Amino acid sequence: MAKKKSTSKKKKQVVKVEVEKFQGLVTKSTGLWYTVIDYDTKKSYQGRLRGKLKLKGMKLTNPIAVGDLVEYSLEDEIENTVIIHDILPRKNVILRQSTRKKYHGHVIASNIDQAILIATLALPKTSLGFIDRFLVAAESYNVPTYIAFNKDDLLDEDSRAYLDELKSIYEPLGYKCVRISALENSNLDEIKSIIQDKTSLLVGHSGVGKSTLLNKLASNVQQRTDEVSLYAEKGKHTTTFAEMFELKDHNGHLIDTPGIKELGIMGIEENEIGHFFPEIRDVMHDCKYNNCTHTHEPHCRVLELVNEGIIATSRYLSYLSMIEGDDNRK
Ligand SMILES: Nc1nc2c(ncn2[C@@H]2O[C@H](COP(=O)(O)OP(=O)(O)OP(=O)(O)O)[C@@H](O)[C@H]2O)c(=O)[nH]1
Ligand SMILES: [Zn+2]
Repeated sequence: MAKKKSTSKKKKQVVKVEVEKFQGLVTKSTGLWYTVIDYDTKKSYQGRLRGKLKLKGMKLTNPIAVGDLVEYSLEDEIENTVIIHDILPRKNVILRQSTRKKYHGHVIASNIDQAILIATLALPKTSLGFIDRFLVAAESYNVPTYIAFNKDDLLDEDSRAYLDELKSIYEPLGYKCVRISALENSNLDEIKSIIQDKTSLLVGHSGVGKSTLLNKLASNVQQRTDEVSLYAEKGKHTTTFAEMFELKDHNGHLIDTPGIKELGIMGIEENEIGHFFPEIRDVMHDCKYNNCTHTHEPHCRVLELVNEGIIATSRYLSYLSMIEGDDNRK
């Protein structure tokens, strides 16, 4: 388990000769403090990071994220505090660009089995650009994603017909869509079956109904609603705390995230973006040029399929907006 790397620490810790290390799961992160649940005993601790973790690659605003498996040692057994020494290798991460620091990434969560993207056509309306950006981030780590269109109770017939159209775009690409009303408890059975035995990430804009849905799915986390809505009213998007909840009724975990306003894509090169659009990935080898950007080149299979209406225009526009490197606001 623990690697031999305690020699450098001996200089600082003269008294403690040997530090016993344990493994745990990070279920909450405030940026300074982390809730760590021990892997074996399931005991909960408040952890902080000793020194700086050196992470390869891009700069991150949060070195440790919800979902991380960490190696820790006990600091104060009475106060239940621990020191986090290291992160175990991550299976995946969902990253977005930091809104505070340019060129920094922010890890929304790590080690997830799937994501449930909550969108809505009611207020605050989710743009297709936002949906597509999230799907690209998830594709880049092979994270299966479901799209839950919430607030169905507020929609008129035209909007529902439009949702059927969206479903016909996204489902063939592998993104199952479900229409729900978290408030009225409608159609939640499908979501309940999806989250069974899995660690699922709940994401979406602020106000789409993530907390409302969480409370319906997890009877054991009722108290969270007030906390979250009070927080949201005070001022949204100022901080980014995600939290993982154990779903006692469904034997899984849900990670709730505060609303994401914009989703800047991080860590994906411009010429890789097409690989994370399944409909582009599937046909790009039929383009005449193997470095085709699918924007203007002759004999581009992607452009042909866009013109034939087989690749959805909205998806192609999202692709263009992403390779141009602008943000997701129109
Ligand atoms: N009509 C209707 N309202 C809903 C539905 N789901 C949520 N709402 C309402 O939408 C508002 C925002 O819901 P929240 O659950 O706080 O949204 P959130 O996504 O958690 O927002 P943040 O915590 O800020 O990220 C609340 O007033 C909810 O009652 C729904 O299915 N139908
Ligand atoms: Zn092409």
